[in-house]
Amino acid sequence: MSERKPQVLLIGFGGVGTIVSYTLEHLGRAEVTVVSRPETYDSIKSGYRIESCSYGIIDNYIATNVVKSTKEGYEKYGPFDYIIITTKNIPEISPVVDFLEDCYHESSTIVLIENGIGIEIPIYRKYPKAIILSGVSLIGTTLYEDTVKHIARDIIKFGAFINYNLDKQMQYDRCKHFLSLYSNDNNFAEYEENVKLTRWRKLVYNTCINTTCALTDLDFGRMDLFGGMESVVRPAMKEVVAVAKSEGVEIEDHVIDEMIRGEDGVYYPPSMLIDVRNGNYIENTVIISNVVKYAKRNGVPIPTLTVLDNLLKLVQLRTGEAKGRFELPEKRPLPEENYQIQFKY
Ligand SMILES: NC(=O)C1=CN([C@@H]2O[C@H](COP(=O)(O)OP(=O)(O)OC[C@H]3O[C@@H](n4cnc5c(N)ncnc54)[C@H](OP(=O)(O)O)[C@@H]3O)[C@@H](O)[C@H]2O)C=CC1
Ligand SMILES: CC(C)(CO)C(=O)C(=O)O
Repeated sequence: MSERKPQVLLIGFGGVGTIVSYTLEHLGRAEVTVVSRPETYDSIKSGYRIESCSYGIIDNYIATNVVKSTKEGYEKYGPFDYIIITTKNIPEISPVVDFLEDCYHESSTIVLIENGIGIEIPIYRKYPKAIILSGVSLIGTTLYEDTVKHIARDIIKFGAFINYNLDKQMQYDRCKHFLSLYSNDNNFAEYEENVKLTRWRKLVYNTCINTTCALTDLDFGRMDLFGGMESVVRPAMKEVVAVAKSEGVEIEDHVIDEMIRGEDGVYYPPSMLIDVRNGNYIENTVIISNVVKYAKRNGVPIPTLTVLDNLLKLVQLRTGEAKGRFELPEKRPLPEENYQIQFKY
């Protein structure tokens, strides 16, 4: 009798999610059940084309199971060994913790392969016995309709967001097991126990470059050539390093230059810029507002990050209005009316 393969539920079958799912399935190491939205069910079920710098061309990748909701996934194929979340993390619009409502089981390990800081906290608040793994990925991959273009190798660090209610070693072991399913000759997947360091290091990039590119509608290369790297990005990066330090995380000086020169030779659009260009919500809360929150709490001056954060909050509201999240009165309210935006969701 063949051994039962680890069962994985994956929520967020976009640029990163498709590569994660294919990575786990193509060597037969796990079986993935993908949760689609009702409107994307048919295309996910018919398969995506993957054009990958690491795995080559896969004409039609179809995950083992595709379901229209987490509830359907759980009822048909659960409980899952791993629940992987690779959506954009936008707590004010669709909190990640809500995805777990109908599919979480105490035997499941949650794997968050998303950018940002503080993303595990709402989950621990609701599920104090949960095991949550962190995946911090340096990859370049985008879903265009039903084709995923994967242009930069998957360099990913996994570690456990330590849950102090549980045995530490058990969490490390779970992480190492997941790594053994994920790691192969075509990616560079590593175990990194210091999740805080990995996440803050990545923020040196995301908090400064994603945000500046998104606000200026410039890709990384253009933003550099036009002078933004020295005028905005470097000062912002120094502030992130200072906030990390106030959180007990030492980021070495060379990291800033490594991030600044990391995409030399290409005009790379970071994911937040792609979201703005597509009229989508952005991950400003977990990528910058949470950093600003920690800075305020710890008394770290962050003039550049404060401006970037405030501007991005305006961008998010602009998107919200365009998406019908609220409607403004036809006549502009006067200050004395104390008008408050009424959100529909
Ligand atoms: N792309 C990259 O190269 C990198 C991305 N990251 C991070 O990885 C994470 C994922 O990014 P990325 O793959 O680019 O994002 P994408 O927008 O490409 O993919 C997210 C997917 O999640 C789906 N989704 C959202 N909500 C739900 C839901 N409720 N049910 C089912 N599906 C849902 C979206 O569907 P729909 O379109 O219908 O909303 C979309 O297909 C982010 O945190 C990002 O910052 C990190 C490193 C690099
Ligand atoms: C670092 C980078 C650009 C790719 O991994 C990223 O995290 C993003 O696009 O959000």
